Amino acid sequence: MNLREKYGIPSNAVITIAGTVGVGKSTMTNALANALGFRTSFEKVDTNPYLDKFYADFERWSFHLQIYFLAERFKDQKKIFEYGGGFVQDRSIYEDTGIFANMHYEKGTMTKVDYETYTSLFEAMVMTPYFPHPDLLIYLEGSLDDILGRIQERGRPMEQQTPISYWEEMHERYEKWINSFHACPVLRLNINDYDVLRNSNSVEPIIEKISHHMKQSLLLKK
Ligand SMILES: Nc1ncnc2c1ncn2[C@@H]1O[C@H](COP(=O)(O)OP(=O)(O)O)[C@@H](O)[C@H]1O
Ligand SMILES: Nc1ncnc2c1ncn2[C@H]1C[C@H](O)[C@@H](COP(=O)(O)O)O1
Repeated sequence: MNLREKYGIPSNAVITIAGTVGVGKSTMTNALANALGFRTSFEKVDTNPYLDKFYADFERWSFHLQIYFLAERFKDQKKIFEYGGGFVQDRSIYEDTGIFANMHYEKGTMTKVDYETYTSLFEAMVMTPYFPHPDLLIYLEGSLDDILGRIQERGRPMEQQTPISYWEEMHERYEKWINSFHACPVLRLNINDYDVLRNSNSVEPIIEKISHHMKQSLLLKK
């Protein structure tokens, strides 16, 4: 019996991993998908045609990048739907608007008209009864220092050249955002409480929590 069966997690479940840049979403996505026998859906950073340009000039490229991400995530969503679930997804579609677009608009690096065009497109596509929300959003949280250390360790030049104040602002916004997020059930995990990179035994307790959380959410729905 595999861990998914042991903990009664439905084979068609969709779990999305949220959290700030560098917190460990991709690592967690791989670990959970392996343990559950699920497919993965990753953000493609290397093939993103706007990301480098965006980090070099936020004002010029923020709208283009948001539209690109929205299209990519929507295609991923369609793929998940077509497979009938059984996925772990690296970053939720909700963070694009709730964190990134909103932050760039409020900091003045996305114009009001671009922000309004983007959010109306997002709402028409995502915030409708036709859009399947994930069964669970796992929110990864940790201290700013630990996260900055991970960004350094990973070593993407565009992120390393970005001022620390950008990551600090994002870290604060994430905390506020998750406290008012209600689009689907949330499980919060602190990065100091597990180490799926070096200790494979730390995956099972997370799966136990996922199972418990999903069962509770189903009971609340009834
Ligand atoms: N549990 C962990 N302990 C230590 N380092 C980790 C852990 N999880 C991830 N990392 C490291 O942190 C960096 C960012 O992780 P990643 O999964 O790419 O984050 P994200 O997808 O959230 O941007 C990588 O270098 C990764 O190896
Ligand atoms: N919606 C977004 N707007 C701006 N930048 C974004 C968005 N989504 C992801 N990003 C950036 C942040 C990172 O540099 C890379 C990948 O994110 P990660 O959290 O490392 O998976 O893309």
